[in-house]
Amino acid sequence: MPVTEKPHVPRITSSARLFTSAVSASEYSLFVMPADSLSIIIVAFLATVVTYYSFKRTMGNGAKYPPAASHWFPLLSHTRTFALGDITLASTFLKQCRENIPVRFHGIGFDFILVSGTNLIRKALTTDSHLDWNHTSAQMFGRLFNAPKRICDATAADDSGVGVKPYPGSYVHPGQRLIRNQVLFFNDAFSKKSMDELAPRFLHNLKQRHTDFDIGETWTNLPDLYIFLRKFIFRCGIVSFYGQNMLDLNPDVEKEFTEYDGNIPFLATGLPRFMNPRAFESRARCLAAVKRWRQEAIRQSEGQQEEDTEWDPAWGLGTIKRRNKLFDATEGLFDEDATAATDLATMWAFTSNVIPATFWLLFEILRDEDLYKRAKDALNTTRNADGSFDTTKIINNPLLQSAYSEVLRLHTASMMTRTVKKTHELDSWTLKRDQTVVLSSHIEHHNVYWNTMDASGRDHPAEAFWAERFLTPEGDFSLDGKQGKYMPYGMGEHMCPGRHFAKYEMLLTFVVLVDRFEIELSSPQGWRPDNDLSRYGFGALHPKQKVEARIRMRP
Ligand code: HEM
Repeated sequence: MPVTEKPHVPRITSSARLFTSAVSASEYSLFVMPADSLSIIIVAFLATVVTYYSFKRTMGNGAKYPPAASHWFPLLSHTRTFALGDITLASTFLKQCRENIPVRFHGIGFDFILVSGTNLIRKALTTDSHLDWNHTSAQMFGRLFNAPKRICDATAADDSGVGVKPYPGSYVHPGQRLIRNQVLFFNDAFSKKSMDELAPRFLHNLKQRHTDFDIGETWTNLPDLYIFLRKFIFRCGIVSFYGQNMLDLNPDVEKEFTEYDGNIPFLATGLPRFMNPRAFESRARCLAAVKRWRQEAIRQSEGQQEEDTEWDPAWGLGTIKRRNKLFDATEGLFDEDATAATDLATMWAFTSNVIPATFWLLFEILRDEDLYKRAKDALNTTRNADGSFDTTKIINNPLLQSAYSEVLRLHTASMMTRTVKKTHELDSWTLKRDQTVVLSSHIEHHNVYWNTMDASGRDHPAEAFWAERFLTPEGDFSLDGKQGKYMPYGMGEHMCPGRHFAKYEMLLTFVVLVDRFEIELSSPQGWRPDNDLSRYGFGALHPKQKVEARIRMRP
């Protein structure tokens, strides 16, 4: 089929150019200042004075409370920044953060300490910490997935930790150790035995999926590469986790879920329903879909002999069925609404980040002809004698691993939010009880640390994509020395348990796509869509502008 539509050439706005072309604090500050230059100078001067004295006060008297980030509005403080969100928030964070000095942001409805810098991050997230994760988790479980209040309360109150033995002094009912139950579930889901079932199943579904599209050996125009990818991957993930029933019972689940996922940033605010009823309706439709699936799985299992297998046609992955025992052990805490919230949360976890991240992997490789060729050569070294791919070799290929890591460095903005359990010192800084603490991968991933020069003397600044960034001079993949600097999956006790599967999902999808299809970007040479920072804090960022491409089946 000939390419019929004129290629879409997105306009890069000046604000976007500011963001993507440089990460220096001074340039970011230009973006958030008023236009008039005299007022810029006055306001900047006042802000500097206020910040200096606030800093001096906190440092000078021996008390070491984190200084407040500067702002223009005495009463509202940083409220405007947070109300605007998006690029304003991202740029303000980058401008105001200080390496290894916590900084306080506050305004209407929020008050938190932003912690940045390798030393503080490591101490905050990896030491047996005084920072609590449960409160944020409980709140998000309620807001994003509509978990019943009693489940959120039980999550927030679970002070037993994730270990086999509950923390001393914790009296949580053994079956209601909800945080540990989640760890048990994901350990089981991504155990070797389970992955040996899941990874080949996912690969098989990807290979099947490529025939579902009306794409032949002549070029077909793709008006939006991201949407194509979303359609491609979503079903494969769903069927690999929940089995075919989920799709058969809910033919519109992909559409519903896409709408719901688009509303996640709104739902996370906790704002009332009347402000965006569609967000709540799409969530309700997704919850109804997972309930339908669960009712059918229960119906199909009735009267059947209990068998512990890694795959069950009614339940999908064995671990999903085994999780029912954890629900049962809560002794009535988990009813139909609670299990639906958990099923929806699981579905969201294995799709919402991986799909945009895979888009960026494909896009960044396709936009560089030389890299594309080297990636294809690398893939050919992972083939078995019969032409099929060896998935272990793919996952361990140095160039592909490095490109994958660089995608997560440049295109994620994950936020780790914690609550201080008891007043303590983080280095020399006092963190008060109940204070909220926030860490952002976006900040750490744009640190000047990442400005690198390669052996040929070419600069690779932090804001540029460089596929080889994670390769040693010997050509091996390495994350050595990057703990606390590179954290797309967070760090410490609550580090993402799905990270290994996410890597599989991303790399296997890339492999199947470039093996089965020829794909060419229609966008101008060197152009890249902006990261959509309206999802700042939720992990992988979506592309802000559409990317047109053309595609055809390989002969
Ligand atoms: C590119 C893909 C992904 C990214 C960037 C990502 C990012 C993250 C980050 C930053 C955290 C830590 C949050 C914190 O410490 O507060 C996290 C936690 C989590 N992730 Fe992921 N994730 C990805 C894929 C996945 C997948 C595929 C799954 C499951 C199938 C998953 C399940 C989870 C769960 C359950 C947690 C909470 C861990 C806990 O409770 O301790 N994620 N993820």
